[in-house]
Amino acid sequence: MTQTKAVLLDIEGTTSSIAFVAEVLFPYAARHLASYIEAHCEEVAPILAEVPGDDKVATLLAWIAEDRKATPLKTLQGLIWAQGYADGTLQGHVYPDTPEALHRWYTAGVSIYIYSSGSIAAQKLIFGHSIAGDLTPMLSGYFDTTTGPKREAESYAKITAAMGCEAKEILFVSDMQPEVDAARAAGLGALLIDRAGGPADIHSLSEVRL
Ligand SMILES: CSCCC(=O)C(=O)COP(=O)(O)O
Ligand SMILES: [Mg+2]
Repeated sequence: MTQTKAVLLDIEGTTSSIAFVAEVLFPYAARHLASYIEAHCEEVAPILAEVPGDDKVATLLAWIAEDRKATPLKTLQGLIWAQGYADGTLQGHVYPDTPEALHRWYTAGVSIYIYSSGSIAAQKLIFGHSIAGDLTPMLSGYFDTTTGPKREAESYAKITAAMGCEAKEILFVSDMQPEVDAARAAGLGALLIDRAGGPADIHSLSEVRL
């Protein structure tokens, strides 16, 4: 049997609750979007250039409302959330089994990576300012949609190459079946997680057996 050398984790619905993202993070970004863009117009100009339409704020608000996984939106959200984490308004949600599992794998010498639609900056924030403290020292690396969409096998092939191990040595965990299917198509091991207890491979990270 192949030894798992690395675990690759989704965030929303896997390490952290969907409600935190949908009911805390997204509304925070929507509330601060217009003022952030106004205050940082030069910095955000290249990001806004990738957003279609004349009314960029309206387009971005519509994307937030429909949970569009568009890279420019995700980049902006990460910048906006940084303010909230810095002033203590935001604290990253993680399920209790998340820090436990990270610690178990980390001490066993298994590398832990994140692959989320949230930007790499946003990933570092949610784990760096989590309700369980700073979890980033246990993380080996981060991937976001700049590597590719999470539902395409090619993205997992790129991640495998970047990690420098064989695909079968990586275990991906996600709450989205199309993401699990894409990872499996690229040769990774993959588990579907359902935090609500529905049909899935596992219901918490404590159930992962390497
Ligand atoms: C990095 S925390 C914010 C998560 C986010 O914006 C998102 O879209 C979550 O997508 P995931 O791929 O982690 O399900
Ligand atoms: Mg998810």
